Amino acid sequence: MAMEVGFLGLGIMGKAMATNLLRKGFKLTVWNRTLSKCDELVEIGASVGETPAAVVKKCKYTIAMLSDPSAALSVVFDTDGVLEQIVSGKGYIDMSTVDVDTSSKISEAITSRGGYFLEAPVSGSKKPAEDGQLVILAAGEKALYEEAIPFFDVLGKKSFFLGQVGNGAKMKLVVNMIMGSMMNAFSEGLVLADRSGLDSKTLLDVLDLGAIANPMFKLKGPTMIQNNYSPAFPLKHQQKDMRLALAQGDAISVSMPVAAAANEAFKKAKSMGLGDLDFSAVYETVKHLQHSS
Ligand SMILES: NC(=O)C1=CN([C@@H]2O[C@H](COP(=O)(O)OP(=O)(O)OC[C@H]3O[C@@H](n4cnc5c(N)ncnc54)[C@H](OP(=O)(O)O)[C@@H]3O)[C@@H](O)[C@H]2O)C=CC1
Ligand SMILES: O=CC(=O)O
Repeated sequence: MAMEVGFLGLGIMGKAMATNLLRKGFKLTVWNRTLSKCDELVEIGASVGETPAAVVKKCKYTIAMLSDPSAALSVVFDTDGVLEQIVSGKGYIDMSTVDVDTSSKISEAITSRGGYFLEAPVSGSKKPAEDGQLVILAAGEKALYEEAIPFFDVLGKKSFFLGQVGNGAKMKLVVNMIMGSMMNAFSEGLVLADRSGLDSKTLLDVLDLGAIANPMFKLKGPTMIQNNYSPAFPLKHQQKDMRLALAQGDAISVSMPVAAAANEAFKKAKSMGLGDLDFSAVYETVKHLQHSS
């Protein structure tokens, strides 16, 4: 009989990941705060749990993919939350991007009730999630990591076990801090080229042939120059990652002036109402700064 797995959070990432698990034959029980988002998964064979607690009660393993620290904490600690049904032998795998403190609080609560905890944030966006090509940055209970490999094999192209709880969160925030800074440098370059009378498409071709070619510029460049910001990675989540990465640096006195400036640009973009668009919409903020100067 196929193993029953729980899945909490069916946003852009969670929906794609849960769909892949279902298609690969796992029996899935899903929950989402906005319950109607479960319907599409039910159509392809999922069951619905009315609450996170109901999902955990039914499943030996439960995976979560939630927006931010407050969502991750709420789903575990609130009434009808994960913690109410965690008992010895159950595993909880949180794949959301959060900070070390959040992950540690969840880990302590789960393990104090005899459960197993693994943090497993991912690198890769909507398309890699749909294609099962994520990079998984796991840390926590090694035994649970090994038991979770069949899930990770479906969801990702590579998984890393990074040791104690917190190391997955830290690695993910380092990666996304670099990504957010790169997106800002890229946006400034696109504006500089345009204002200098250069063709944006030619700039993309030049970049793609040189030493700083990368999949992100290649994927996002063409849509950015068409002002298309259909969300793959929502800007509000990228700003959350910059904020959490800066706090990670703050705690150990690592100075990051480039990341701090990038964070300001993402904050500005949020204040312009762009938070639900793709993070590449920070380009609009860079353009706007030129207009207002
Ligand atoms: N999109 C991407 O490219 C990537 C995202 N990530 C990370 O993955 C996580 C999910 O991202 P993504 O799927 O894009 O985000 P979405 O905004 O599309 O989905 C967020 C999910 O969190 C749920 N949620 C939000 N607040 C709460 C709450 N208080 N209680 C319960 N559930 C809540 C939402 O429920 P509801 O439907 O009810 O709003 C939804 O299911 C984030 O941590 C993000 O940083 C990591 C790699 C790539
Ligand atoms: O967290 C976002 C990503 O693209 O990875």
